[in-house]
This record gives sequence, structure tokens and C-alpha cells, in this order.
Amino acid sequence: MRRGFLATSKAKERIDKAVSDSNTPVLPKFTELSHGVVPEAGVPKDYKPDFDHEYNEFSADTLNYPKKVAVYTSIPARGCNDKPSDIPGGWAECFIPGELKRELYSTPGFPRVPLAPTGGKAYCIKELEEPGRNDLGLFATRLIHAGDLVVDERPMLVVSGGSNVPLPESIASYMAEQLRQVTTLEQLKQVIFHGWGTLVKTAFDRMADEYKEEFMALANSHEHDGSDEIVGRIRTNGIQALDGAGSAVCKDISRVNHSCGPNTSFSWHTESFSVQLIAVRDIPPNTEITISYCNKLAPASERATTLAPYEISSCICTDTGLSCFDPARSKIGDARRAKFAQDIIALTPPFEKPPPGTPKDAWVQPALRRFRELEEEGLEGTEYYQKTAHQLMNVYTFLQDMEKTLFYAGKLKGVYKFYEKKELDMMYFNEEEIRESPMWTMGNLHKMGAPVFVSFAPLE
Ligand SMILES: C[S@@+](CC[C@H](N)C(=O)[O-])C[C@H]1O[C@@H](n2cnc3c(N)ncnc32)[C@H](O)[C@@H]1O
Repeated sequence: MRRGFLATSKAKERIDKAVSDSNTPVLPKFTELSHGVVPEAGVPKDYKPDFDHEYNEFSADTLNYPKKVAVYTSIPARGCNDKPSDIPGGWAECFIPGELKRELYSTPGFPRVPLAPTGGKAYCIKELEEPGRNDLGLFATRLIHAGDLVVDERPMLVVSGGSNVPLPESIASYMAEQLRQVTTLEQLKQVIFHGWGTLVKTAFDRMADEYKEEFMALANSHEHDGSDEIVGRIRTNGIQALDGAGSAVCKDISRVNHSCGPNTSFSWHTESFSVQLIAVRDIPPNTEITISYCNKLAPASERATTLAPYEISSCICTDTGLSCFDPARSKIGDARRAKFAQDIIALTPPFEKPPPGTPKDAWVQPALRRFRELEEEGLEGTEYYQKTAHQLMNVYTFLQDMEKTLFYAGKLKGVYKFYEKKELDMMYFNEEEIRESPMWTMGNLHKMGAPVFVSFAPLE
């Protein structure tokens, strides 16, 4: 059924489809859905999966959607015959709530063109040479510095999470009726896969041919669990988008493999409608570029559960050669990760003059150990690393050790850019300004033996 169709030539060229109001059933999150080889895969025997897809069509320029509708829309708007190269940064085919689209367009400057990578493109996509792997990954083609923008990419497809999208009335009531007939939880999940697949297929059909090809060439770790070819690829390659409310499938970033100690961190940027990858430590040439698919601070068993749907069962993320889930390795990693979150190391310089021969930074050792452990775990992309690097930079300014001050400023740079979304101020790299800083001046008093009341907490 088509209502409200705007019969102008422009509207014929550039249209959004909106599926109408409904009482959405509460769907399990994708993470709770089946994976692996599911014997009951496919819709239940009595399930009649044919239903009409009911939608209205709107001009792509409109934001005036009725309440509680989900829309198929291209962001930014584009003409039917446009190729991705016709629009700077390309466009994302989306299936999102209409209200969200309205909100996006109220973001100042939306949708600005994604940013150029620092120093130009610095990666290629190629086959992994690791034994037992025959898939692709991203590799640095030159040295990438901590803090560099590796890529800012507008996705090919963005879909809101299953439970965030209002289902069309026809599908919702159809599914509700069918759901009454299912007898097992697995059947319920299979019906949900099917319903969800029907909805995202429309978004896929709207994609440009070259995007469709790229999308179908992506990995699929959900071939035997009832997810169809499109849903399977979204589950395998989707990156958190829309500030956690959706999933984005990208041409390049979806080729990045997982590490529990990754060298880049990704973030969603509404104003450019894109995903950014920032290096959190230096990445030498020919090194694989990685992100974390899970909460990297969680214990290994929890990480293993999150990674199982990706068919990642043995994740070798460090140069120990052991899987992160190996009990011998995870015992150390788990204890450290728990400590990072719980023990805050506050440092206080000693009031008493230490015995002769004591290194002047003896009291800094707990934070230095923490810093070393964070690096050994590959957790440079965490707030704990940011705080500890900041703490050590301040401590060494106080101790008037220029070399180490600059060293920790360099360590802070990458993660600071990721969390603060701006460059670390150049004054932290300017020797003259460091010498004039209050912390350095306070260090003078300490050096002269005056009692100095100062505490270095990692939250500074
Ligand atoms: C988003 S894709 C990454 C790109 C993929 N390697 C490719 O060839 O297109 C996710 C899939 O890559 C593989 N993968 C990613 N990280 C891995 C890791 N650390 N160990 C083993 N397989 C991994 C898994 O098959 C996973 O389902």
C-alpha cells in the first residue's frame, strides 16, 4: 500500500520509504540470538513466512515523518542514479526510526564529509599469513603514529538495533500470530531472524550495485544458525553506530580483525555519519591493524562468550603465542584487568629525604608497574592507560625529568585524541613551556627539600 506519495519529479528520483506505526514485540538482542551450527535452523514447519511489506513513500528531503515509523533512507540524500563516487564520502543506506533521522539532521553541520586520514591512506586489505587463517585483514603500509586517524569511513549500511525499530503493523501482527504457534525458544529466534531479514532486505535492495557487491563479499560467520545472507553479514561485520543504537557495515573497517589488545579504537561520529579508527599506539609497517569486538577489560571467559558468534575461539592477541582464553594466560590477564578497574594508584612524594642512592622516582614505581602491565595487555586504548600516562607525565614534570615528561606525553597523545576528540595541547611537548609550568616550579621546592603537599591521582 502506498500513501502520501509525492508525485514531483524530484520525489520520484529521491525517495525514502517509511514503515508505519505498530506495537513492536520485544525482540531479544542480536547478542542473545543463536550462533554456530543450529540443528533447528530455518523457520518452523508451520510458519508461513510470506507477508506484504507495507510502506509509504516520502521525498528524501523530508524530515516530517509520522511518529513511530521506521524509514528506509539514504544518508546523505542521493538521486536514484547516483554512484557512490558522485557524493563525497559516499552514502549509507539506512533502516532507522524516522525520529532518529530528524534528530540526526538537527546536529550542527550534519552530514559533513568524513575527514581525510592523517598523512594519507596508510593501509591495505590483504590475506592473513597466520597458520589456520584464510581470511582478510587490514595492514599498515607505513608507520602509523599513535593518535593518527587511520580512516574515517561512511558505512554502506546502517540499521538500528532490532528492538529499536518500530515494526510495520502488518509484520508485527503477523509475527505476533506466528509467535503464538512456536513451541521452542529456538523457533522463536528463527522467526525473529526471518522477520528481521525481511526488513533489512529492503535496505539492501536500495544499495548501489557496487555496495551490494562489496557487502556480499564480506565475511559471514552465521551460515548455519538461521540468519540469512544479509543478517549473517550484519551480525559478522556490524560496528556499533548511532551512539549504541545501531550497527554499521563498512567496506574497509568491517575487514578489521579482532584483538583483545588492539592497536586502534573505533568511534561513531554523528556529524559525519561515519566510523573513525584512531591508532592508540604506534603501528609499524606491515603490522595488522586491529580493533576489539568485545569489552577488552572483561575477564577472558566473558570475552570468549562475546566472541563465539564471530567463530573466534582461539584469539592470539599478544606475542606470548598463547590464546587469550588459555587458562595459563588468562589467569594473569584477568587478575590485571580486575586490578586496573579497582585499584586507583595515588602517588605522594616522600616528605623525608630518602636514604642516599634511592632513585628519585622510587615512589613512582606502583604507577610505572601499572603502566607496564597495561602495555603488556595491549590496553593502550583504555581510559586507565590515558589516566596513568597523564599521571606519569605530571610526576616527571614535578621531578624535572624532561626526557620522561616528553616520553609520557607521547604515550598519552594517541589515547587522548580518541577520548577527548582533540589533539593533546602542544605545550606538553614544548620544553620551554614545561619548564614554566606550575608543576615544574613546585618540583623546585621539592628539590630544595621544602615539604610539598601534592598528590598525583590518575584522575588528573
Ligand atoms: C568483521 S570480519 C573481519 C574481516 C574478515 N577477516 C574478512 O576476511 O573479511 C569478522 C570475522 O573475521 C574473523 N576474525 C576476526 N578476528 C579474528 C581473530 N582474532 N581470530 C580469528 N578469527 C578472526 C572471524 O571469522 C570473524 O567472524
